[in-house]
Amino acid sequence: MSGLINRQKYSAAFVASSYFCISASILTVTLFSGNILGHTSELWALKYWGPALYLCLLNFTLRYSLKGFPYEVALRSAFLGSVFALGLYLTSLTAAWRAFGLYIIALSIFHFSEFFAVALTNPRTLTIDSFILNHSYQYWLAAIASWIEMSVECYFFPGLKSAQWLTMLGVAMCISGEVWRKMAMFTAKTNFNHHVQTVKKADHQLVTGGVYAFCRHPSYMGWFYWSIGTQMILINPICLVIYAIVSWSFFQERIYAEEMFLVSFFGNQYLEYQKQVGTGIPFVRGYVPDDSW
Ligand SMILES: C[S@@+](CC[C@H](N)C(=O)[O-])C[C@H]1O[C@@H](n2cnc3c(N)ncnc32)[C@H](O)[C@@H]1O
Repeated sequence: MSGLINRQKYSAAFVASSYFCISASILTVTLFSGNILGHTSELWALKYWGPALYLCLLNFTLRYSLKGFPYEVALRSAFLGSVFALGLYLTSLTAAWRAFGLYIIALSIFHFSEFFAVALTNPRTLTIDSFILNHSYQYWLAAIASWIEMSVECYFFPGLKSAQWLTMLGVAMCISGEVWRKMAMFTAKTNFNHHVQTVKKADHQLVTGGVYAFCRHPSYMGWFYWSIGTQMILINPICLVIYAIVSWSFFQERIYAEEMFLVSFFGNQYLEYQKQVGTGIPFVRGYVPDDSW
């Protein structure tokens, strides 16, 4: 049984990483071909027909070579790889496009690495939802709001988007948040689940080591700073404040509910852990039994 799970885990991770990397590489090379070959070269139009040809070939390959779950994985991974390549290409344009390019690179890495990390650490729970591309409609509404703010400000206040140090600060926040979250997933392994568990599984153990020794909710902490970082990259002052408030209240509610179950699963062991380690998100206390707040 464990051999079968191991095989599935490596095959899903292999399909996902292959399609992500192949799409990212081919599209990066074709999109940059004009820059590499020079616009006088006869091949410069590769930038236009290269991606189109690649997407046709990809469509053909996917349609006839894979079916079911591997097909769904390959499709999403190829899409995220293409977004990554497009992001790289945009970084070679103006400051505002560079910021948008870095932002979509952060998104594509985040969604791809969520699937990849679950495939390697907790394959029993791996589904197509592990890409969390369909997290919630509010998630995509928030993303669209940030694109609108970016476009409006680019048009009316183009100078605002030229503070590149803010974009770089956002990149640093996204990288740190992403790394911290993935460290949590690799530390908690099968105890980590994208869905808050309401019933204790026989093999669910309390994790208090590694990044969990620094804070009780490292993956939420990572995601919290990552989401604010995306708005810092875009230099979106309005969405930055809204994202901070909305993410904070989302995680405060989620942590409260999650800890109610964790206390019921692990009792005193979890209460002791709570006394020693903070949640990781500013001003979020979590669930404290018999607390009057
Ligand atoms: C999306 S994971 C988030 C884990 C943790 N809140 C974090 O931010 O790293 C949610 C699942 O992790 C489990 N979980 C949370 N903290 C845990 C811990 N310290 N040890 C074991 N399982 C934990 C919960 O039971 C829940 O099913």
